[in-house]
Amino acid sequence: MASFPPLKNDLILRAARGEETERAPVWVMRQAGRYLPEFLAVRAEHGFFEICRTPELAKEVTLQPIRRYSGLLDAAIIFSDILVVPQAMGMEVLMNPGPHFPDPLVTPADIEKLTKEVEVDKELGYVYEAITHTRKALNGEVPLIGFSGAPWTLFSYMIEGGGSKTFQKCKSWLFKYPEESKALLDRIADVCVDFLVGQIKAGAQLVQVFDSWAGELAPHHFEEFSLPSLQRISSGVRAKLAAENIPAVPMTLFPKGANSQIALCAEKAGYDVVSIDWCIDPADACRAAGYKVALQGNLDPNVLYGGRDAIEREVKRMAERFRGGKKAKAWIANLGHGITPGVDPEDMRWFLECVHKYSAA
Ligand SMILES: Cc1c2[nH]c(c1CCC(=O)O)Cc1[nH]c(c(CCC(=O)O)c1C)Cc1[nH]c(c(CCC(=O)O)c1C)Cc1[nH]c(c(C)c1CCC(=O)O)C2
Repeated sequence: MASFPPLKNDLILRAARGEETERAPVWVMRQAGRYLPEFLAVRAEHGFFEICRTPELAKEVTLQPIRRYSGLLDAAIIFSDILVVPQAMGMEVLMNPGPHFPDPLVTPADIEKLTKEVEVDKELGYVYEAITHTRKALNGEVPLIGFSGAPWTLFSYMIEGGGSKTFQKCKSWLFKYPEESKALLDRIADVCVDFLVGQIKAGAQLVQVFDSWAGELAPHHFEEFSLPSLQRISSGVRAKLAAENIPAVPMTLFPKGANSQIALCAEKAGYDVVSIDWCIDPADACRAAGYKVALQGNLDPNVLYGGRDAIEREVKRMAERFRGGKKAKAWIANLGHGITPGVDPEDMRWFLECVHKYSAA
């Protein structure tokens, strides 16, 4: 493994391990992205996946929010996308402007079209390079987060061929072809395991698994189809790291929308942190998680459109709900989903400042 500059801010790592911290560490999902003029300037010159595949550009856009909000953010997240995994498995993915798969999986016979033995380190080596390069450039300011999509969420994109409102195609698979679906979910999970281990070896100090469509499943379907592949990832990553004598890093699960499943995730999924959206009150999430995991979240991203007073009021409330009463084991402040393109970067700054102010223990 490469050697890196010493870390100057380990707040998020301590919180992720469940330690109480002097204030809540804070970062924002999609913090490197389209609300930043400096990102749009890079995007005007380069394609989306071109940025992902060019370590120098990926490093540049990863560092943009860290530079702009110097001293306010407690983590960087590597610029990439969850859909690099289907690409590595042999599928074509375009971004125009949302994700589009020209040749999605229609029936289980199409699984034949996927690469049989994915050479993950070769296919996704560009992400590892970007991580190593970025971690060096971060110079220890804040830890670097790596990530992957969750198998169920990736499965849905691979079958729907893009975003979906109804999830009709991928859900028909679950009900019509449950065994083939589970086999494919396991296959995606195995690629995710190698990919996350590779990112950790390359320098990622925490990893997050995005199950963006977890909330589309009925509770018993989540338990049957998504949870086993999430467990396969957490146990697989830990086992591979242990086998190579590489220290474990904290793992975060974001089961977006699956708010009735927080207890199950805290107890059985095998992650250190569970990230929650805004549709559950933090106090209820803390109760459900039962002190087993740290929690991350959960401001409604649209609050960032409500002006300074609303942002301050909502952050103050969120901090009270995470830290008062039967509080979280530990709390990492974030939005409940990604920041959206129309947010004024100065309102994002105000959000970060309010977290610093109101989350002090
Ligand atoms: C579902 C999902 C995707 N990608 C991702 C998820 C999981 C999180 C979530 O639920 O939002 C994860 C993701 N995508 C991106 C990151 C980079 C790191 C970060 O700043 O958080 C991360 C962590 C960059 C991106 N990924 C994408 C952009 C915008 C594309 C552009 O620059 O034109 C960025 C900055 C494109 C993308 N990528 C995806 C969609 C649906 C879209 C289009 C809609 C959108 O823009 O949000 C798939």
